[in-house]
Amino acid sequence: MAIHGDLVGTVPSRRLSKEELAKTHKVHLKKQDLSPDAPRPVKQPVMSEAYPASTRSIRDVEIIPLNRLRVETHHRGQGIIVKVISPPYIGAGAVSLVEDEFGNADKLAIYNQGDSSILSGVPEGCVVAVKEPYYKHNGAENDYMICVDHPSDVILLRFTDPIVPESLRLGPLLKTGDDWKKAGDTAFLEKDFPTAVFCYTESLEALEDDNLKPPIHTKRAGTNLILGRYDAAKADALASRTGNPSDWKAYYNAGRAAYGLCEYRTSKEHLEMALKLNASGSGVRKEYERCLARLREEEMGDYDFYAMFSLLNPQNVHLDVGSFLRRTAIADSKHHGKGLFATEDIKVGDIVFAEKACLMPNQYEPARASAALYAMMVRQLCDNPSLAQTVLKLYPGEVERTGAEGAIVDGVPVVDVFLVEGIRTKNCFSLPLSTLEDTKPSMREGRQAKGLWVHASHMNHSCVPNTMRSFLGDVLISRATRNISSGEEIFQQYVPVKPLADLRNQQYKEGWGFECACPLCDGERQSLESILEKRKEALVAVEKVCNKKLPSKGLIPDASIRAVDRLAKALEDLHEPEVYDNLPRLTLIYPSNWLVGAHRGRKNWSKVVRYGIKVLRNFGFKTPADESESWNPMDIYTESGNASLMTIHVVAALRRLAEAYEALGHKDMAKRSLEAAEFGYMLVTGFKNDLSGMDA
Ligand SMILES: C[S@@+](CC[C@H](N)C(=O)[O-])C[C@H]1O[C@@H](n2cnc3c(N)ncnc32)[C@H](O)[C@@H]1O
Repeated sequence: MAIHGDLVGTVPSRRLSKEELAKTHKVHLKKQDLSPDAPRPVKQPVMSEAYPASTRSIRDVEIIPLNRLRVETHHRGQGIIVKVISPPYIGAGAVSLVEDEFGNADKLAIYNQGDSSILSGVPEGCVVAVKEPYYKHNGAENDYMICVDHPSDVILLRFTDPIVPESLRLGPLLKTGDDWKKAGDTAFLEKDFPTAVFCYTESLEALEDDNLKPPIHTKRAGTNLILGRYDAAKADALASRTGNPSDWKAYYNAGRAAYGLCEYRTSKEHLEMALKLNASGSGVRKEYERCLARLREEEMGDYDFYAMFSLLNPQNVHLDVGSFLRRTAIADSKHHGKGLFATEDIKVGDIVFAEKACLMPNQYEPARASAALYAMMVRQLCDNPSLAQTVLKLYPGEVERTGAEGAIVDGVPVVDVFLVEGIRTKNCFSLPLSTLEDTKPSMREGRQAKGLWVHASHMNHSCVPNTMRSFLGDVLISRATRNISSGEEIFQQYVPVKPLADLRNQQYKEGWGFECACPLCDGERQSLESILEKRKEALVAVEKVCNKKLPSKGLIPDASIRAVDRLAKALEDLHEPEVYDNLPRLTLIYPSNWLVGAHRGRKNWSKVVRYGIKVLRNFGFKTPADESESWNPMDIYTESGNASLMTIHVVAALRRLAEAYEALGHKDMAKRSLEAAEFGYMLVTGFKNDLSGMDA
């Protein structure tokens, strides 16, 4: 039911009573009880109109009663404090009944709380504050609900907090620090870790003797480590020190927490302290060695890719490696905002950087990958303020910032879910389990996860980039596709490049809000409109004749080959030499590839050489004008200027050339072509691999 416009901004004349609310809530709870194992829907990151997260403390807003809430209104500068009076009904969010100090009742829907938060379950009896709440008409008559999208807009209040009105302050249910500690231990044993953290926190608050606190900090550190709340775990671990040799445990925990945050240098320092106090600790030494290995990878980038590949399986996609980033740095780009720049000369084929994912759920079902990444981002940013600081600085597209994102208010980082979603859409990458497997024809198509790499997120797009990215599990490998000079901007291709400039720019505009000004797009804009139109028509005609398929085993009739050849020539003539001299001719790749396949089928090897070379040329590589000239295919990587485009099709063409040269008796050329194909395959897959993988 659409809401009547007159109601917007008004206090409803009638709202459901506490009894009415309880009656329907009971029905929902009963349904939930009947199917307790039903999968909990993940809230899709498709949200209503964006609004900013509250950046105020609950202590700085006017607390209003529930019966002053206005319909479809963000109550800026106001807040509510309520007690939860029912168990939650868990759907896309957690819906509970709440009551204020005056006995007004309402429904409260809390979305986007991670499983690590006690508020994902909203325990009955707890008191919560909602800052700047939104009051939504729920569809049915007199039915309203307080909706909380931003996780930091709702705060779990301690029972003893002076801000809690007297009548809501039933507790504390437990009185002494020891009682709370025991409750924490029970929750821990029941694996209810968020509740354990809550109880240990209450215990620390209730204990008056500071000497009793270190063991509680140790317990909370351990629980936070399990929850992946590394910032809190680190702080707790350090707070658990007593000045005794037993502090090795505190340093050990702090080291593990820093490791979890990929702060290997800090981790090493803590682990060194732990070793000093407990030199015989084999567990500590093992952690220390692990940490040293990460630091070595960060410094040298010398990965054992084969070992990494062998460790990969659908259950293990997160590899334990450090990120090698020191050859690149973030700086202002003339293309857009920030970009990534080389800090030293980088040779073609070398690793530009290798980065372990900051956030990447193990979810390869395309329909679920985006929602899983969104949920993980929200949870981890709430749980780790230091991560929120880094991630929330990334480019979010059109979403507006308040400037207070990630700031700690009321003890939690401000996390704006609309900003998170903007950052996700503009910065995440889709990835297969490994690019190597993905290039195999037998590979099941479409299994792609989504993840976020903070360093890589600073790369701007070019249709003719100087790097290529590949994946091994959650590790992104970026290799140079041409020699890169120190200070040069590093580009990558956001998506496979469409042959027609206007179509691909439409895609960039819609997806990322920009028009590409790479040498190819800029060059292509110099072509006359009439020629561009004709090229488009010619491409359609070529595709029609080739029947959108490359020739497979059977022989292609002569007439078809002649027709494609004729159309390809016509298409070639539609590329002005003065514009395309050093540029790819992407519309020609398809027919030239097709002709390679067609002539290969007929074992017409000299034609395979001719069209194979054309494929390379059409990708923008420098090739001999006359195919009988002697040349070194490896030179394509170093002599081709700044507008070539590296893809798996280049590798395939080089393999065909090798085969054809071999058949023609040009052994040396065959060897060089193969070398160039192997080199290209390394660029594509991220590490040296046997070309036969392309046939598997
Ligand atoms: C992942 S971010 C890249 C880093 C970004 N420049 C920044 O300041 O953080 C993606 C955004 O960068 C911009 N961008 C990327 N490549 C571009 C290009 N070639 N020209 C103009 N803007 C570009 C677009 O706004 C795009 O949505």
